[in-house]
Amino acid sequence: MNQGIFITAEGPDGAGKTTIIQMLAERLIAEGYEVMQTREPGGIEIAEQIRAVILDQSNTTMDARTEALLYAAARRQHLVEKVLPALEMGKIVLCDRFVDSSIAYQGYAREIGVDEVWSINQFAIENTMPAVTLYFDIEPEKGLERINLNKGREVNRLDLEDLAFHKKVREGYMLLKERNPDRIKDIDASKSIEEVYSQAENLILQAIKDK
Ligand SMILES: Nc1ncnc2c1ncn2[C@@H]1O[C@H](COP(=O)(O)OP(=O)(O)OP(=O)(O)O)[C@@H](O)[C@H]1O
Ligand SMILES: Cc1cn([C@H]2C[C@H](O)[C@@H](COP(=O)(O)O)O2)c(=O)[nH]c1=O
Repeated sequence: MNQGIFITAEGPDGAGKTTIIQMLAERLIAEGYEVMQTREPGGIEIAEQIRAVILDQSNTTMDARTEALLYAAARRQHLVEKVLPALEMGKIVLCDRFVDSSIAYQGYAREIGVDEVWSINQFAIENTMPAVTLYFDIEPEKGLERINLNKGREVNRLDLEDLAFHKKVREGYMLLKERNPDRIKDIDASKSIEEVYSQAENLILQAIKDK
């Protein structure tokens, strides 16, 4: 039985998820909470190796279903090796992306099919779902612009997809929000870092209170 609280961050590339998750983790730790901050794909050695394969710009021939299966495999390993143990220890788990990313990117934007991608992910996650998902909403143009301004950041294979793809990703998230109104909480990520942080902080503190 999980004792902790599983919180995920989702949204288009460049929305500011990593920035805000880091700030939230620091704040919660300073307040005495036990927090485990992690990311997908990655977060542990095996999943980071899978991440490198998925996001390698030179893997131009990767099939969409292969991509979906690799994300699901990385997710499975990360879940059993890192997320579930942390939840069992009672920690607040802040995870940068989870299964909703696969639904939005592979299921919807790559057009594999939302149900098909959900089905392989059910195999990977069994019944573990986040209690709360912070959805960082932003126009893809603005997110990509932020990424381009950040010269230190890796440019990965997914970043190289065209604007139409990134717009479809956002549409995929809209669909997920419609289907999961209680779990997925909206954040206007186009605002300043301080404003976005404040929205996210309020939602997290409420989630902790509701636990
Ligand atoms: N609210 C904001 N306003 C302006 N710039 C921001 C804001 N939030 C983050 N940034 C900047 O935008 C860039 C992308 O931010 P970040 O890496 O946190 O986004 P992300 O959602 O995690 O992206 P990805 O999913 O592509 O990894 C960084 O350079 C970051 O400093
Ligand atoms: C988990 C997951 C991720 N993606 C995409 C989303 C991003 O473009 C990259 C990961 O990069 P980030 O800098 O860590 O955000 O992968 C995806 O397509 N499907 C997924 O399940």
